[in-house]
Amino acid sequence: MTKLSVNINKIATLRNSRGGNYPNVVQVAKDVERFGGQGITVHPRPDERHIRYQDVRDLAPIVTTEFNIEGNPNPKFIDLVLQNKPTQVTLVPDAVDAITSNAGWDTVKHKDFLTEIISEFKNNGIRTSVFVDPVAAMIEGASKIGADRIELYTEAFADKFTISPEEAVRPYTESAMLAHSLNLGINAGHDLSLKNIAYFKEKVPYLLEVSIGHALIGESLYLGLETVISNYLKALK
Ligand SMILES: CC(=O)[C@@H](O)[C@H](O)COP(=O)(O)O
Ligand SMILES: NCC(=O)COP(=O)(O)O
Repeated sequence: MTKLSVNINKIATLRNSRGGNYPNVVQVAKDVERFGGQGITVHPRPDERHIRYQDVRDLAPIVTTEFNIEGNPNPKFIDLVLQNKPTQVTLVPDAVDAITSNAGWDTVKHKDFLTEIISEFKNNGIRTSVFVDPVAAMIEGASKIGADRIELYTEAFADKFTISPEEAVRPYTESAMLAHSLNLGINAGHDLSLKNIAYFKEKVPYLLEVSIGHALIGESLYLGLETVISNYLKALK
């Protein structure tokens, strides 16, 4: 079964735009789970442009499905994760000023750094996932650093999907096969949407989790959050 983890960063974006506490991030997380969402994902960035560190502390005790915290493992992020012990931490090599996540890890170049961090999270009972491009060497590197899972960075798939679905998905199908052979769990995310999710799910085997936020929240402006979550769940069956 492929779990749907809803990224609620953009709920926090809307909340922050007026300086108050509406929409309420905690209430939306509870509603996402009530609507059938199988996980909550947040990506607290150093500038706290959307999800704040306090949001993580508020969410940790109330998420009843799977709680996934994504981010670049600077010391403050590491402490936040260790203090709140989510189900999963996903390591993402974001530059501080990146408008959004825009690259997977070089798991070969950063082997020693990532190995140490992953070991610390695993020793604290936190499942570890590493954000990578669908490149064999990076997936092999993820296995060598001891990650439990990889998260396939799917922007390139989404970009090419409308032009050639077959070409767009091929690297991801191949990457999933390789990851599975290396006993790595397979997650995926970034720019997945109701337009492309069913095809991705059909063509990418062993897919354990997709984390979706930007498109899902945008689609919810038209269809409503409950309907959109239901549509994703149907596509992931
Ligand atoms: C890693 C990734 O692609 C997403 O987890 C990320 O959370 C998107 O971040 P923004 O919501 O800031 O675009
Ligand atoms: N890890 C991907 C994620 O959490 C959401 O990415 P997006 O759907 O906001 O592009």
